[in-house]
Amino acid sequence: MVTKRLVPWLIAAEIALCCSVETHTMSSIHTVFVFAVVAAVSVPPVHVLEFCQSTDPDCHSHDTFRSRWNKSVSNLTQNLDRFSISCKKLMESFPVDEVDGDFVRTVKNCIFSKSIPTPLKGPLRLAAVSKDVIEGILDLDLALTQSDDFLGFVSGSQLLPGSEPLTHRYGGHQFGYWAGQLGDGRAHALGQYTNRRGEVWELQLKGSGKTPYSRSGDGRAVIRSSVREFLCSEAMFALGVPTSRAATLVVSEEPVFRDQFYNGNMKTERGAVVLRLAKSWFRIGSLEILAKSGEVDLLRKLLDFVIEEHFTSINPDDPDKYLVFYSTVVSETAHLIAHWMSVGFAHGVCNTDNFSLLSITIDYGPFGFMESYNPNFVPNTSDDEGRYRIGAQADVGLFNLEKLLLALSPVLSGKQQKEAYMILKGYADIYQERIYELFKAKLGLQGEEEDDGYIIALLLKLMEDTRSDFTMTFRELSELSDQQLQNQDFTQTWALEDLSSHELFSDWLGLYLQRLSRQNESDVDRQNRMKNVNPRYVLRNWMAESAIKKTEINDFSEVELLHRTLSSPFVTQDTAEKAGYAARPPQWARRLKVSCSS
Ligand SMILES: Nc1ncnc2c1ncn2[C@@H]1O[C@H](COP(=O)(O)OP(=O)(O)OP(=O)(O)O)[C@@H](O)[C@H]1O
Repeated sequence: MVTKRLVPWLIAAEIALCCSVETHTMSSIHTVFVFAVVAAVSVPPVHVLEFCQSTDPDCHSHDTFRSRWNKSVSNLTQNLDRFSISCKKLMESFPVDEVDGDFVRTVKNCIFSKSIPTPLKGPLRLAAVSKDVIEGILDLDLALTQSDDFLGFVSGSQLLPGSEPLTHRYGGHQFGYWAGQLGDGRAHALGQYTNRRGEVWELQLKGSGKTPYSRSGDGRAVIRSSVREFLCSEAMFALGVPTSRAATLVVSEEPVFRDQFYNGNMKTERGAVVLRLAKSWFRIGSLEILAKSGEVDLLRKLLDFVIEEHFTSINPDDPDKYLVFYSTVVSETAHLIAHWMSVGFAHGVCNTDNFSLLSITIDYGPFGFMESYNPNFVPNTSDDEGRYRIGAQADVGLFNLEKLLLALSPVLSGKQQKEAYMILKGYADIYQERIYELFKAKLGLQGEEEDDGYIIALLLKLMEDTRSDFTMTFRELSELSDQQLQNQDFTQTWALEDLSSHELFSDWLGLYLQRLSRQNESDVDRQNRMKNVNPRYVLRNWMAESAIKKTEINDFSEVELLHRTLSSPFVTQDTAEKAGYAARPPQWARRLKVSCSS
């Protein structure tokens, strides 16, 4: 039997390794070695949601449902001429830098600069499309994506009538230091779209050419990073993690040079462009640059806009509205990072310019899903010091929120600043509470028992010692019945096979099974609940790499398979099994490296 004397040791070890807390304000995060998934049930097509609410009596009739379904599908826009997006609201709300040309410059007193995408060299190919985004968010008929007009639109070579693209000026703290003006150096906002549900989405191209913010960059994105951004945005959505979305991926023949070598020679890569969407692309860095430059009126204007458009429960006349806004961002950011941890997602570059004010995941660069459980997992080979290692993400969130507080300071009174600081101090508790909930759900633990934290902590300790796979350990625990677990027959479950090699495994299993036996539910119910929060498939680097290799020779089949698989990550799929997506990663996967270069 595992002695409880181990508890302080385990907790201390996990504090040190997984969630080491570097600052005073975080000293209360301790049992946080918790990783888990939000109960993201894969979302059915929007038409079903809209037309078959459970309260709708008509939907009990098959014919009525079918006719409504057909009508809803035919309501999708079939002609791009009727698809209307516009940057008008953004342009009317803020001063816009109208200086002609994309020469690199320091911009002052503006939130946006006008800039036109530079078409990529053709032939252009539509490598991937998210049906969910095209139909469910943009109300477009999927058939439309086959047209040349559509390809022109999503690649940036053809602007829709009236479209006046914008690029956003922002700054940011990168790897702990203020980096000054950054901005959209390779992204263009094409416009906002209000869909039939009344949601406003901002469409942005990434990789669409130079802008006033390109600094020394070429304004391009390579196939490699674009495939990863497309796949991961959609995969995170399906996992239930707040994220920007990706509509399309277009690949070109335009040569793009990065620091990538193949057989000792510099490899020429090809440019690609992703059409991505978010309700807003404003970041912590959007406010920071205004505060740093003393542009307080504009800071207030941007804050008021963000609050009015995206934080609608905040009363715009409330004298404490900025404080309430800050409090919301603090708790939503804590929740977001807890979500990341629960699926083993390491963002890779948690700079303040990559932290959204809406607390959604943005900028899919050198991210990684942790395979062997390791709190020191660093997905980005350019991050020598492991600043953004997975176990430090909660700390980094705190650092970034501290920078947000500093950016808000010019519009807060002295009393409000003190209150904001108290709110920031509460971040650790919010994070801890959320992550504890998520990990309890991952283990199927209902109610509250004294040992729950210990059961989670000990499991993670065993996983760390045996380097067992994070995703599959939880998934396999979900898929086996109590009896199968009891028998410890792990020949078909490779992660549990690894885990069970630990000398304390049987003790842990005993505790866990006893805990489950006190729950008043069937084994099947427990398994189903767990399967809904523990994905069978995540975007492992080797899977992305394999799809990238094929995409580079214009074979898009694997991107399509991965996209389909990851759209239902909680459901076992034959094709995915055949592709080995839930199997032990291949040997060559160990050599894979992902850097900032993209
Ligand atoms: N190839 C490039 N050309 C021009 N600017 C670039 C290029 N790559 C990155 N940048 C700029 O460098 C900064 C940091 O890059 P980072 O990789 O974090 O952002 P990104 O991936 O380009 O954009 P986003 O955060 O919008 O996804 C940003 O201002 C970005 O626009």
